[in-house]
Amino acid sequence: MSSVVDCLLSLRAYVESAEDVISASSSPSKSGYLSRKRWKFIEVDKIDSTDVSRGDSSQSGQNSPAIGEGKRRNVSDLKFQGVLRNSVTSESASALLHHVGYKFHEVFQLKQGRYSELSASKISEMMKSNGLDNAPTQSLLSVVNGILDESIERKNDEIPHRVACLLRKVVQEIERRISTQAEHIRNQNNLIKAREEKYQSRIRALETLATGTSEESQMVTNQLQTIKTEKIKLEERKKHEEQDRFRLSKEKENSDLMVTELKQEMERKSKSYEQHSMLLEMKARETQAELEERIKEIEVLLQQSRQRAEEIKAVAESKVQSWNTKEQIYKNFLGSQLQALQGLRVSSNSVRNEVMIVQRTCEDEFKSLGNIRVYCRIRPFLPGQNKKLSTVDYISENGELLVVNPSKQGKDGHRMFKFNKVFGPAASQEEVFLDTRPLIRSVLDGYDVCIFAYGQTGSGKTYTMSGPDALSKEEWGVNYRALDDLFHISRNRRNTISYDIAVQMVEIYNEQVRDLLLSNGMQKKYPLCHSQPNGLAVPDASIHSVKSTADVLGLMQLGLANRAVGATALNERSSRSHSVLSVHVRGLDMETGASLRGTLHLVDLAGSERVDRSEATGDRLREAQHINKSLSALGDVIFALAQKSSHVPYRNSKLTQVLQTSLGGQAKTLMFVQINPEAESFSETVSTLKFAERVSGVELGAARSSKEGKDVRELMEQVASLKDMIARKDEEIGQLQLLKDLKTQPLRIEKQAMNSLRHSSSSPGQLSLGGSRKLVGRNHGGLSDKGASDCDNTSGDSDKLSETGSLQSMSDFGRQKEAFCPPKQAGESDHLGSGSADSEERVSDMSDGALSMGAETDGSVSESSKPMEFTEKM
Ligand SMILES: Nc1ncnc2c1ncn2[C@@H]1O[C@H](COP(=O)(O)OP(=O)(O)OP(=O)(O)O)[C@@H](O)[C@H]1O
Repeated sequence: MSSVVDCLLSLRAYVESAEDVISASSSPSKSGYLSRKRWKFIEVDKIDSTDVSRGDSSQSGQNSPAIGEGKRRNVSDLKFQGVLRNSVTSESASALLHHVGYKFHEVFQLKQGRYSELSASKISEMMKSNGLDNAPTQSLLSVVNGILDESIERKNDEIPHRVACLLRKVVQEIERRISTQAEHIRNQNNLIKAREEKYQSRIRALETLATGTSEESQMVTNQLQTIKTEKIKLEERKKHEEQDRFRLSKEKENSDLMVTELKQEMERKSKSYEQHSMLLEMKARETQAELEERIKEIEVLLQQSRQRAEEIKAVAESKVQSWNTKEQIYKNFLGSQLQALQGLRVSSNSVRNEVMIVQRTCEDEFKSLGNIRVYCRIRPFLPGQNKKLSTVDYISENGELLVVNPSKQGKDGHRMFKFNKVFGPAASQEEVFLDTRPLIRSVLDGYDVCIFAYGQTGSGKTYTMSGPDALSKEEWGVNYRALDDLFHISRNRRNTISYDIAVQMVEIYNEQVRDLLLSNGMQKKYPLCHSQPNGLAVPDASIHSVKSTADVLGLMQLGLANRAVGATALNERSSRSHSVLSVHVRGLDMETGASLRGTLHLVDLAGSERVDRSEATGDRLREAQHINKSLSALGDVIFALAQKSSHVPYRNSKLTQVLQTSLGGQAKTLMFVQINPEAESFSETVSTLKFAERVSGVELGAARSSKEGKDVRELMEQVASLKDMIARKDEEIGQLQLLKDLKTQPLRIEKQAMNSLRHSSSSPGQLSLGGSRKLVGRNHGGLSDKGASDCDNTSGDSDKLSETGSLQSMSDFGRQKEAFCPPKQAGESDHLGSGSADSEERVSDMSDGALSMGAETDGSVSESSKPMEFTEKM
């Protein structure tokens, strides 16, 4: 029996190990666990067998049988539970359980009784109808265990045959299942191996891939680092934002608090406002009621007022009527008063105009008093001249000029002069013109202006008046610039005044006047023994209307060409003749219709050199005598004008006759005194400056002029006393003529007169001219224009006439001349002084540059060519 039990136990162990293998194959990870279980199972089996053997021995008295039996049962429970547990966890056991039929279960699961007590029929029932096939393995094992337990319990009792058959059958089924499971496990194992290889290859591929991607992973790491940094930043920002949010939430809380407070405040206020407005409404209602009452009262009052207004209106209308009547009366009165006022205004305006006219006249007269200006200009040294020996020592801004005699040392060698202006050698043409321009412009306002250049030959007269080159605007002299300026101003004034400008150009050579603007080159001569109407100095000379500076330049070229023709024929005649450019301006004021007329004479005088120094003879001497005569006559006229002399001796030269209208009381005169700085010309320079000083001395109003005025008065007194004397002498002559002693007595009387004149003159050189000249003329028996001029001097009427310059006066003058003077001798010229021995003598009497009121004449050229006595020696 024990062998059967052992056999059954080993079978059970086999079955359980098979179960474990099945479970392990289905779940490899549990193999360890299963092997442990198997080991336990085996241990239990060992114990069981030990216990069994002990049980056997206990029978021999070591252990009680009860204890041994209980223990075995527990062990078999344990073994059964372990098998059951394993079979439950295994996949195959689950599958078997799934197909278990309840019928078999009921059959095999004995609730009571033993297997050995099962009937044969029951066992056969259990064995047929595929009960074993469908029974779960657990149930089969339970059957096996049950049978084994029973057999153990019963020990030496034999297992019935039928149970053994059942047991065999069960074991067969278990074997079959185990083989099926083993097959299945092998398949699974192969599959698992194939999968393992596949996974191994995948692991290797992944390892290769992992090695290759290390660089990329570095980059990714870097990026990760960057992202981390950014993340940190973002976290910080988030933190800040959190803080901000927190702060804002705090602020919001505060604001909410404030809003709440404000709302509360507003509610309080609105409540108080409502109360206040209710009060006001109540008051308003009360006031309205009061006002309504008052309105009613006022309406009543208004009604009453209207009634009163009606009454007042009626009264006022009656009053207005009476006021209108009065207003009309006042208006009439006012109108008459306004008319009277208008009349007063008109008369006041006329009085004012008269006052203004008188004022203007006074101003003009005042201006005309100081109208002679003298500008001195010093010529620079010419190339090749010795610049060290200059006679000009000092020039001041206010017109002072200090000249020095290079051959005399000390104080005596110096002489100071004063003029309106002194231009040094460096002065430009423009500067000279700018100081002259105001005077020139006054021609357009109806003034007569005369500008002449005086000085010895080569001192720069032509340079100042015309300039060295007409084509160079820079070097234009006064005449071109003057005309240019006149055109400029006339253009500017063209809307108010219409100007006509015309020019004449004549030359005076040897006391003959020639027209320089005749285009046919004819050298026409003009007599001047008639008046100059319309301001024309030489009415017969051609007059050319000019519209522009270009016209003037063309005419001047013609004039210079004509003059050059004369110069070629007459040897440097240009220096020996006076050239006179006359600009006639007529203006018409387009608004008032008033007209004006002005004349500008631009005179380039001949050189005033001394005849004795030049040692001239023949024609040159004659030229010099004429020049000196005309210059002397110019000085006489200027001086007479300055003295307001009753007689102005215009007729003493052609030059003064030509300039007569421009040298009159209304004219403005400017003299350029040209100085040559050379040491050799010192005496001429001094003579020239003295002449200029005398001329400039006639200015009134200047500091110097009071002194000069005194001189003039003295001279006037002398002239008056001489006139008286002459008158007395004339009476004596008349008486003597009656006594028929005509040839000897007058000479004696004349000499007496001259002697007395010399003695009576306080200043040498300030001599009378009238009487003596007349006597000389008569003495020589020749009738000349000079004689006629002298005749003028004896007649107050003719003086006036000569100054007015009218045609009528000139014809009267002619009649008077015929009446007072003997008729002309045959062959005598109409031209003043031309060819006259008297004139020549008188010319020779004149010193260069000397301003003479007359001259002693003794007929000697050599004597008379000496400087005048008033030319003080230096
Ligand atoms: N301010 C000056 N600057 C430069 N050169 C001058 C100046 N003044 C005169 N001259 C020159 O001196 C020379 C003589 O001048 P200009 O002919 O003008 O003298 P003038 O007094 O007119 O002589 P004349 O009496 O013989 O006609 C000329 O060559 C002239 O160019």
